[in-house]
Amino acid sequence: EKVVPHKSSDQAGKSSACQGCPNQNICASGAAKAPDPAIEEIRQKLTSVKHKILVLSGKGGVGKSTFSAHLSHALASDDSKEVALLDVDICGPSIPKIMGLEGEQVHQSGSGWSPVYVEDNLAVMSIGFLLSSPDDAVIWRGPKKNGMIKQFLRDVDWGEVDYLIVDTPPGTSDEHLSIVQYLSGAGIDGAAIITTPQEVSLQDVRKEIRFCKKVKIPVIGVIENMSGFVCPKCKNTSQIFPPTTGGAQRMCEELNLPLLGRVPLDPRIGRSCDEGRSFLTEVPDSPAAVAYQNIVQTSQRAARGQRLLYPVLPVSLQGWGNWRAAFM
Ligand SMILES: Nc1ncnc2c1ncn2[C@@H]1O[C@H](COP(=O)(O)OP(=O)(O)OP(=O)(O)O)[C@@H](O)[C@H]1O
Ligand code: SF4
Repeated sequence: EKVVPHKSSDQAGKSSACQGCPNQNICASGAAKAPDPAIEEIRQKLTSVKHKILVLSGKGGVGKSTFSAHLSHALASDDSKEVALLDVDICGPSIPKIMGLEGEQVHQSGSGWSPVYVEDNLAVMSIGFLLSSPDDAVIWRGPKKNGMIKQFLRDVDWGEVDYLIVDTPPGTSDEHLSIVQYLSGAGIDGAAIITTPQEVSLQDVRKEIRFCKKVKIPVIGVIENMSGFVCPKCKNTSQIFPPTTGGAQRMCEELNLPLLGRVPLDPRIGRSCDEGRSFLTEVPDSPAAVAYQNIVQTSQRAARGQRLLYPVLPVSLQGWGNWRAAFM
């Protein structure tokens, strides 16, 4: 495994903090600083991918995979766009089920792996395709997970793609650092961050935003999921997580980030996902489906430089600029 010197180059392997460390000679020689050749290989491989967008969340279970899947479906509803969805949630890959691809397997293609296609213009790759059963547990340490992420980024033959959506595990783990490191040559357009209205989720989102700042990934906006419940009978909205209503909005105002939209709770979303069907085509008129579509359409309008008709929040030009750049 690669040695990462924790001292400046002229001190590495020589300072008193290094005493007893078996890597001292490697660090002092500077060999540890040589960049991983995979970064350049990935850059070359992904020159055919126009936009790379990470979907992040501070907490698990807030709807990140559901959003990634529906963002992909919504983008692919435009036949002229090629969309790729990469699931790097190595320990809990839920994308195969949500996309109706359970039991599918990847095949070797000329120079790597070919993804699994949901539609002609929507390709998916997940570690779930490499497991013999969906119930198999992946219990891997960091280096093995990193190796798999490297392979996913370097070896999948996506072809010409407009959007690569990367569904990540919750929090800021080894996987995130690997993605950021390996995509440092290819570039990441930005990150969309999913939260629920609850304070516990918002707290973790703040950490996620700090992580993005630290590793210099533009935050393209925040999506508040499970934001109220629209009664299918009376159509009234009730807040499930009071008294934190408006928490995501306040946080976005404070941090000057776009709140891209709010998706209400709808039990039919869970059902559609469990059955591997797109909720957007199953119940297109529901408030949740409309909210998903608005998030995508708003960003596409912004990308085309048109006036935003339904911005959820007034934010700085820089904030919308990040979202716009990710979708142009
Ligand atoms: N707006 C919503 N209304 C109703 N159910 C939802 C909504 N969004 C997500 N869900 C359901 O919540 C559960 C968790 O969603 P999902 O798997 O997308 O979360 P996640 O953030 O990706 O979790 P993890 O990262 O831990 O895998 C799923 O059962 C999903 O169907
Ligand atoms: S020699 Fe060991 S302790 Fe010193 S910088 Fe390198 S890894 Fe760290």
